[in-house]
Amino acid sequence: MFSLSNMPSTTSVLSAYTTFSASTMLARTMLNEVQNLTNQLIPQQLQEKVLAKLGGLIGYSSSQMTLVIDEYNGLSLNQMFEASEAYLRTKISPSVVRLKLSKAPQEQNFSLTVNKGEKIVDSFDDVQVVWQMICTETQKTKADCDGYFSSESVERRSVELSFHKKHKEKVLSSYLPHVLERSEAIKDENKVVKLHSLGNCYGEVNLDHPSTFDTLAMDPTLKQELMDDLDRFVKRRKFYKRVGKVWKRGYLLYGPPGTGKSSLIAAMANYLKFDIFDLELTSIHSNSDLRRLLLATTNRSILVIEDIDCSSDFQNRQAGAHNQGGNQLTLSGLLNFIDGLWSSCGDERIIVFTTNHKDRLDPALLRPGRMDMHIHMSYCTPSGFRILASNYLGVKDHSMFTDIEQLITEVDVTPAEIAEELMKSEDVDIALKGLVKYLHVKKIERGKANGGEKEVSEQEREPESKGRS
Ligand SMILES: Nc1ncnc2c1ncn2[C@@H]1O[C@H](COP(=O)(O)OP(=O)(O)OP(=O)(O)O)[C@@H](O)[C@H]1O
Ligand SMILES: [Mg+2]
Repeated sequence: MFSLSNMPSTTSVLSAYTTFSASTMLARTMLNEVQNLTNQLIPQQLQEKVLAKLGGLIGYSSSQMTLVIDEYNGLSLNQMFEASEAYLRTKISPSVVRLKLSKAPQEQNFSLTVNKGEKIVDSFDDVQVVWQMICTETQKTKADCDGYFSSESVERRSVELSFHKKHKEKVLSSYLPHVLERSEAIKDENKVVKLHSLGNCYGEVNLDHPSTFDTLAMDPTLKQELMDDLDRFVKRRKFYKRVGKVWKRGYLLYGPPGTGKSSLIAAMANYLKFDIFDLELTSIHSNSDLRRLLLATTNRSILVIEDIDCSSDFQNRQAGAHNQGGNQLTLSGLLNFIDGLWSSCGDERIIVFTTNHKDRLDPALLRPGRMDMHIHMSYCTPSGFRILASNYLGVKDHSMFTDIEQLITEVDVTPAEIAEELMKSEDVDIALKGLVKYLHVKKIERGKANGGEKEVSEQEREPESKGRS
């Protein structure tokens, strides 16, 4: 059994002695005494030798070993230190009495870390380990420009991991990789998804968009298909490497305004904990602009290009191209460019295009293999309405639902319109009555429009996607 005695020692050899079993209590007390004395009288290196020798004399030879994980490895951050710190945050037990609390301005929650000197016991399979946070202050002398010397104290942080020597292999090959893996997952769980705009004014804000797959009204089968696709994508690092494909996935979202295309992007980002980079095409004037902006994007992110059909800009630019030395941008140029850049430095990238008019898109974008999934976001369905009613009003069923669902199948109404009606009152009856009224008005208007439309020939009518999701 490990004991959490609070010996003041900070050296690895000494901390090994803290993990005695109950039968070695006496030996520990003796060593404590010796340690106190040596602390006062003897330099540190000598202390370790004396204590090791004494440990051997009284029948205890150190069976423990300690790994020291410093915060910095030279000038670079030690990944294992960061990982250990994150991992230990989840292992804080009631026996830990001092915690460090902090909060970054952009974060919503406090962050608690183990304070220096605190120990944490953890077990993995049959191995028990003890972690300890170590913090030492050293004085560093520096000279200012006038040649005066001053000293400043520098804090060095590290964590020490102690365990029985016989578990060394297991700790190195299984436990520490487990710590790394867990810390990555923890980082993801706590990650604040960011929205970056890539355009004239480059900026970053927290994506406070509450949209998730749960709150999104869309065809349940399509929703599940998309979630499975995303899951498969993030799990397939090795697969993409093996077949030599760039690890990226493209989605084209199309449908009328207010059907949830932007909400779906937010839901995807919240689901994967990927940042969003919103590329404003109108602000890109050359390949070099594009290159500069794309280089600012990071891995594990979603690059979004909204309203791609409105980039008639592309065509205009091609037609009236004042020659910029072949530097002008076209859609297929943009796509090839993104592919090229990502194949050299991109991992886990998602690209999403949105449009209200799929039929107006450049064929380069619709070519098979270009976008992996075409997702139709369309008018609200009865099942979509139920999701919205549950979100906005907290009701799963109501006597008015039958009427509403019937009306929804008769008129084209977007989830955005329904959401707006449902938000008008917190009183469920009033909100639903309002919605019924709204749908009736829409139905009458549609009837009138259809009557008048008889004179309009088929060719003249604008093609519109009427599919429902
Ligand atoms: N499918 C949906 N599920 C839940 N809420 C939705 C859905 N569609 C729209 N909404 C609501 O309507 C608002 C506007 O929707 P959103 O911006 O996602 O539509 P859009 O398809 O991107 O429209 P546009 O084509 O104009 O960009 C959202 O903030 C959300 O509140
Ligand atoms: Mg949108």
